Amino acid sequence: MEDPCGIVRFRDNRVASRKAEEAGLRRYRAAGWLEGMVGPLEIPPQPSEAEFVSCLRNGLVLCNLINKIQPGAVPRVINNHSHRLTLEAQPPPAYQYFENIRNFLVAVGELKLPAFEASDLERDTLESGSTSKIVDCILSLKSFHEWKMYSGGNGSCKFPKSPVALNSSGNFFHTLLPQGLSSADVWACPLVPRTRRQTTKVTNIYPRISMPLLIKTLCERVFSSKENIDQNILASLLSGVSVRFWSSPFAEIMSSSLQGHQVHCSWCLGNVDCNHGQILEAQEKELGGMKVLLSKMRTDVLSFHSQLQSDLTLLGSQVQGLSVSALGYSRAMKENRSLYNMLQDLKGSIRVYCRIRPGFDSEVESSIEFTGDDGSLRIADPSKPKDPQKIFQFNKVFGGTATQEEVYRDTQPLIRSVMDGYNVCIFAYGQTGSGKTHTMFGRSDACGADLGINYRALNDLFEISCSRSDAIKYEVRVQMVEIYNDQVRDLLGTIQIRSCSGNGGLSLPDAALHAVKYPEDVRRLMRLGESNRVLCSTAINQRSSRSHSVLTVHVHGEEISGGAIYGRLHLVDLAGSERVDKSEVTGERLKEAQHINRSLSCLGDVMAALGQKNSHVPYRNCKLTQLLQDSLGGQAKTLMFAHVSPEADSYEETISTLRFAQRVSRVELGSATRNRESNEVRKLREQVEDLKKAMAAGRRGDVQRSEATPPCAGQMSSGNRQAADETPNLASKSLTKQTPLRSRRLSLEGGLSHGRNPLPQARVSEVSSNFPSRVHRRRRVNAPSRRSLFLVSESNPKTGERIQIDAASEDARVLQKYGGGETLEADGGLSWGQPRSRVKDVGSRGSQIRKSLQTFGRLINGDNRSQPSDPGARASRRSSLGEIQCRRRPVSSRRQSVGRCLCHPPDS
Ligand SMILES: Nc1ncnc2c1ncn2[C@@H]1O[C@H](COP(=O)(O)OP(=O)(O)OP(=O)(O)O)[C@@H](O)[C@H]1O
Repeated sequence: MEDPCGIVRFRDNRVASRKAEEAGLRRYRAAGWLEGMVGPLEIPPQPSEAEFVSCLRNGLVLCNLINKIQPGAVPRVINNHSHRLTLEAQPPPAYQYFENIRNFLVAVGELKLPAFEASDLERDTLESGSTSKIVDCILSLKSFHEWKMYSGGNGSCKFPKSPVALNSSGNFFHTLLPQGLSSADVWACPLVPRTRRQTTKVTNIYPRISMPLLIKTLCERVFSSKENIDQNILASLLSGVSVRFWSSPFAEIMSSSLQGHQVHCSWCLGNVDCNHGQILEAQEKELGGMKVLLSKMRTDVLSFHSQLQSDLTLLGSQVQGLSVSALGYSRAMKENRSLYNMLQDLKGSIRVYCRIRPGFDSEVESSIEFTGDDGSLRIADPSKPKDPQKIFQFNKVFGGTATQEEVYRDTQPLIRSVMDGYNVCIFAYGQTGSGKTHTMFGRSDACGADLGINYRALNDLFEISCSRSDAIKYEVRVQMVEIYNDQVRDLLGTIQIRSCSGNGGLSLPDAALHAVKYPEDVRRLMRLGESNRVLCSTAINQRSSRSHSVLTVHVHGEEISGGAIYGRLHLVDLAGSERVDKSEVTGERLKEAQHINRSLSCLGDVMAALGQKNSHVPYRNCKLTQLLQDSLGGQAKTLMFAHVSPEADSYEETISTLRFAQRVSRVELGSATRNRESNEVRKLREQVEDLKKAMAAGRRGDVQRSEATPPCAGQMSSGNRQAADETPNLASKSLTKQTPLRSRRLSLEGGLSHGRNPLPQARVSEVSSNFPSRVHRRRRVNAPSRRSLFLVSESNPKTGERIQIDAASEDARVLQKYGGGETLEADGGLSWGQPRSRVKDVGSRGSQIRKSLQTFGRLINGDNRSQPSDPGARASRRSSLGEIQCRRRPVSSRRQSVGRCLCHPPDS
């Protein structure tokens, strides 16, 4: 809806502002001209009404002005005050300016120019628009001055006049007055009569001119005036004079006078030919249209707004739904990943992380196309753009921007499991210069953010040890060796070390094992190890490692509850594979490179055999694989870092590393076992020890009774040893022959009668789990709980039985009897193929035998699970088991000597 009141108000405001604007322009013009005539007035170039009046108030300026235009017009100018008055100055005494003003007005009157009233200059009566008469007066003086100057006072002078002045004062008509009429008459007779008396007076004053003529003359004068800046004077008159007046004959005269004169545009103040009126009209029309459009648009915007609101609400609910789904998805992904990891752990898969070294030269093209968060990696050979891209999938891929911290974060859980009793092996593999040492050790001057996995891992181990100190007391020991040219060297000791190959891999009994209590100890040792490592500069790497370094951390924890934990961490920084044509090595370096490449190829063979689940895994082909055997052979958690260089010219090496890594990721080692001995197992072990002691004590008594006790393995003479060596042959023969049971009782610690020739004593001598041949290993895998042991007659080591104990069912049976040609009685004791229940019937010593067999079975079972693979721990276990020490047969005799037993004194 349009607001008519608003439009009217707008129009009124516009007219008022136009008027104020016009009055202002006239005032500025008058002030400018005054300054030019009488000198500076110290008012701004565009003075306000108050400022303008203030400088005229004492009449001095005006008197000086009129005297300049018409010399002698005001004969006596009172000049007590400076005419430079400002608005702030005190007004001069009234009598002074009154006289000046009065004289000025008289002089103006004599010149027949429009005048004003003295009161117009008074401050108190100063109102907006009241200066227009003063301005008119000054501008008419200006016109008069110019007229005098340019025409020498001849002809008629045209004075500018403001509409207000025209409307309210009759002074302008002085120029029109017939001869004989004074200005006083004019003053007394306004043009527009307001009262009846005034009308009469006008008629009286203008007896000789008719009103129509007067008005016509007035119109002519007004329109022909070039001085009047407001040439729209009539339009102003039309808006200022009452309707009643214009309906009079005056209006007719006016309109007839206006014929032939164009009403000037009130917008551009005088452009006769302008089309502002039409433009205004058109614009108003347009404005009307726009208003309609605006209201339509407003409606549209409102409907759009409400539509938008509802859309936003809908979108919000959809986004919320999406975010819930996304949350669920990420949770599912997390679960999937953890399940996948669990599956990997159960399968014992080797985890493979790939790390890409940042490029050294940004201008060199990279072969890495894409690395995904899900462990995918896409590479391409930039020199062969047509070749298809190759995609690999690993557990994780770290791009060139990955920090040491990020890399360690994904490794940390594995490190932590060492403290829970797992064996862990982390090794870095890759081409020379691809960043293996950087990952494992960090920079050579590493500190803080640059520290590699080795330092961070040990720091973490100490932290965990501190946080669990209430429940477990940990002991951490560190060993660091390198394999240089297929020789093992101790990096923390000075002596040359000996390595012993065994079934479980390579043992290094001489390598220095340092107990560490604080991270600083570790740092010191590692720095020492690093400094002892063989490094050299090649064309590819300034500090190329020429050896495989193996840092081993042994963690032993004693639980408050009595249990024990053993964990071992191998941190291996392999030397990098290198193409000797690229590394440009010769002489000693070439030999090193050949050794490195050979050992890495052996590692590849081992991985291939493990991947294919071959029965034979070629660990023994080099020292590196021997050393890693117990990590790769099962029961350990293994992680490989495959390092690649991004440069296009390393593409071939990158491909080969990634293919190797892919093969490794498919290797399943079987689930890792925890090396924890519970309190119960400990107690059982102690029981066995007590039993052994009791047996030893009994044996000593027998020794005292009989000097004929045969020497055991440790004490055997060469003749006896020879005899003992023959035993396995007998044993193997009897195994194959399956000797039938004969009536014979086996005496254990003298408790059982041995038929006619009771055996004074029998004791446990060998655990067959040490059989090294493949056949037996397989058997062990299939039936891990079954162990056999030999009961050997103390008096004659060539006689005895081999009894199999099934630890799970606690079943015991005689597998084999050898020597002496006697068999056990079926009804009284252990007999061939009899279940363990029969053991109960072996008489007064039966329960003791049964107990010892049970204990032994459990022990063996537990012992197998937690058997430490390092030589030191194995030795301690051996000594604690005393008489059940396992003896290995010479390698040459292994195949034929399956099941042989050796006897030895219990306290050896
Ligand atoms: N992720 C990385 N960020 C920054 N620099 C790295 C990174 N990886 C490797 N480097 C730098 O690259 C260079 C070679 O790295 P490094 O010596 O670790 O390689 P390498 O695989 O151990 O080589 P080699 O097998 O010859 O010993 C070093 O100067 C190392 O600082």
